[in-house]
Amino acid sequence: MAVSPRATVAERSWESLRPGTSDFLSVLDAHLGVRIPGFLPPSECAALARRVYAGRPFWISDFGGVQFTLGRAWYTHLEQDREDEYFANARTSDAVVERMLPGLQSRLCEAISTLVGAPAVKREGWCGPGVHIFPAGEWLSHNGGDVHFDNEGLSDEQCARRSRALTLVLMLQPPESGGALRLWDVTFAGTDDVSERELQSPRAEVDYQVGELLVLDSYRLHQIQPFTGTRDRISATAHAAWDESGSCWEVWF
Ligand SMILES: O=C(O)CCC(=O)C(=O)O
Ligand SMILES: [Fe+2]
Repeated sequence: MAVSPRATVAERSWESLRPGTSDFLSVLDAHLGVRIPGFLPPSECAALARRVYAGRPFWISDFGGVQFTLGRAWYTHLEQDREDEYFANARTSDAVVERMLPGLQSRLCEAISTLVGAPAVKREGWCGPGVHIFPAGEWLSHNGGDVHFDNEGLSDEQCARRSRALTLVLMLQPPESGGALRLWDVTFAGTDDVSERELQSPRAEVDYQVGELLVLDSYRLHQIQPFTGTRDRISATAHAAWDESGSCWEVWF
């Protein structure tokens, strides 16, 4: 299959993305995503992963134990009709993440702010950035994740206007083998349904290294690939969207 020139993933060092030194969003628009290897050193990721396990009593189980989070993720609550629980526990969610992983939420907000060159704040009343745990040897490791867009936290109006929205994934503990994120040269066009033809579109896979930060346009079609080995896949995630009325970026999980 011919691969379109756009079906590539950019790679940048964090140092090259300091405020004012690059037009990050233009780079993102010319690629399927932007990889930032070495955003965190492996030793720090290992320490964070240990803290994630120490926080196991606080993990939220989703889809019958297929996946877990530290902090509450909006899309899992939405898909399980647990929206009330999400908002009722937003403060607790942030307190748990802050207690187990001090400073991580702020760090991700600051990363977003650096990349977009504008203020980035936690969305009022929502749960701030958190962590996904995809267990080794369980359903998702065999089957991979859903093919999806990250538009769940965007209003219909934001979607219709294609208001800017980003997803950040920070890989704290990659699995032993596999578990890449597949990115397609397909973006949200008003429906969550994905056609066979779209699935045949050019794509690329990001085989995360430990400590790597990946940024993708939230409207981009993506899917976690199956993985093998005994190591759980642990990644921190932040969603962010431009809030026109507040002239800032809002961040949530
Ligand atoms: O962990 C990843 O690579 C991406 C996860 C994802 O697609 C999501 O949380 O929406
Ligand atoms: Fe996603």
